[in-house]
Amino acid sequence: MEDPPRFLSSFFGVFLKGKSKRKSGPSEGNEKQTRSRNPAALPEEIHRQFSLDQIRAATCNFRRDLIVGDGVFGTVYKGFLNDGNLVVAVKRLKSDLEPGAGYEEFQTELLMLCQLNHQNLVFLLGFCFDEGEMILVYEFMGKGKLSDRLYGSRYDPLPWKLRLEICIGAAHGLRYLHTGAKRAIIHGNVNSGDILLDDNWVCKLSDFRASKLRPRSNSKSKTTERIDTLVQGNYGYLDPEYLETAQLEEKCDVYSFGVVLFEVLCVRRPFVVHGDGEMTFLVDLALQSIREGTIYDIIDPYLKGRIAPECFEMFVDIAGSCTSVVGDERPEMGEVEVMLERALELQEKADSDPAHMAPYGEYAYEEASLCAFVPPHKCRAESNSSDAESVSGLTYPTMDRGDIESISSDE
Ligand SMILES: Nc1ncnc2c1ncn2[C@@H]1O[C@H](COP(=O)(O)OP(=O)(O)OP(=O)(O)O)[C@@H](O)[C@H]1O
Repeated sequence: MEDPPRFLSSFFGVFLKGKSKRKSGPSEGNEKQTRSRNPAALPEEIHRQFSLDQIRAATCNFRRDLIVGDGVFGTVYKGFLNDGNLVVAVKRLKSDLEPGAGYEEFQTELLMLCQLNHQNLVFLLGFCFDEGEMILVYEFMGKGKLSDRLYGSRYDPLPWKLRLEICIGAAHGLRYLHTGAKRAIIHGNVNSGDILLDDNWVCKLSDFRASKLRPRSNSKSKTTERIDTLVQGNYGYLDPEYLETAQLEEKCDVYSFGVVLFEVLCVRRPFVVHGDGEMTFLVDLALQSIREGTIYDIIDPYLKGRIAPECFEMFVDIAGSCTSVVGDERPEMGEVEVMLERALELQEKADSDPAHMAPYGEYAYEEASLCAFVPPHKCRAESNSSDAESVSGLTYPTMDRGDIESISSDE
C-alpha cells in the first residue's frame, strides 16, 4: 500500500472546518475556507463527496424501513445509487448524541478507510458533510454480520468450510492492516459483529473507529512503539495485557481474533452473564477445555462429526495460540493466515477421501477420535491450574448487568 494519499491533510483541514462551521459558522474572505467549500479540494477522484440531496434520494429520505443496523454513533441505512444499480450502506451520525460525540470516531474511520483498499476490508465509497451532517457511504454487505450468522436463529448453521474461509478472509484483512502499509494499522476492536459478509460470503472487516496508526514493528524498539491509549473495545475480546497496560499493538488484534475463532467453532458468545452476576468468558472455557482434552464437548453441536480431526486439531491450536495470555507468545497475523489455510487444506484433503463421504453430499467423521486432543501449545504456564480464571491468567472483575450495558458491545 502507498503512503496515505497526500490529499488527506487538506481533506481533514476541510473536514475539521466543516465541523467548526457547524458550531460557529463560516468566516468569509479566507482563502483556505474558500477552498473548503470547493469540492475540487476534496478527494473525489477516490472517494466521492455526496450532497445531502443525493444521500436523501439514495435512502428515500432516511426511510425507517431501510435501516439495517444501529451502532453507538451511527444509524446505517440501505441506499441505492446510480439509478438503483448500486446498493450501498449509508452510516449517518446520530443527531441525539452528546455535543461533539462521534465526530472523532467518524473521522478516524474515514481517515483509515481513505487509505485502505483490500478485498477483506469494507470499501468506503464516499462521504457527505453537508448541512452539519456526517455521513459515510460504504459498499453494502448483503449477508450482514458474522455474529448474526452464527447466533441468529433465522439462519441455517454455516457449513464448516465456509466458516474456515470466512476466518481466512478476516485473517487476510488483519494481516494487511498490520503489515501491508508503511505504517501498521491496529484495528483495535476485532469482534464477530464487525466482520461483515457480502452477497458472495466474502468477509470484510469493518468499524475502524478504534483503529490506530503506528510505524511498522521493529523488534529492537518494539516496546517503545506501542500505542498508549484509552482501553476500548468489546468485552470478552479484550487482550488481558492491553487491559492491564492500555498499550495497543498488533498482538491485541491477534488475541481478539482468537476469540472470534473460538466463537466460530463453538457458537458461544465471548462472555455470558449468569443469574448471580457472575460471568463466564468463552476464552477461559475454551482454554480450560483444551487443557482437559474436552474441547470437542463444547463445540457447536452442528459441527460434530463434520470436521476432519486433523483440521480440528489445527484450528484449535491456532485459536489457543492466538489467545495466549502472553502477547509475545501469540503468532503474527501472517502466521495465523497460513495456519488457517493449512487447516482448510487438511479439511479438503479429508473430504476428498471417499471413506468420509456421507449421504446428501456431506462428510462424516468419527467424533470419538477428537475427544482426547490436547494441543501442545502455550498452556504450559497454566498447566497446574484448575480454575477457569487462571487458565488465561486473568481475574476479571465481577460486573452486574448495568455495568455491562455501558460497555460497547454489539450483542
Ligand atoms: N457496509 C455495511 N453493509 C451492510 N450493513 C452494514 C454495513 N456497515 C454496517 N452495517 C450494519 O449496521 C450496523 C451498525 O454498524 P456500525 O458500524 O455503526 O456499528 P457496530 O460496529 O455494529 O456497533 P458499535 O458502533 O456499537 O460498535 C452493523 O451492525 C451492521 O449490521
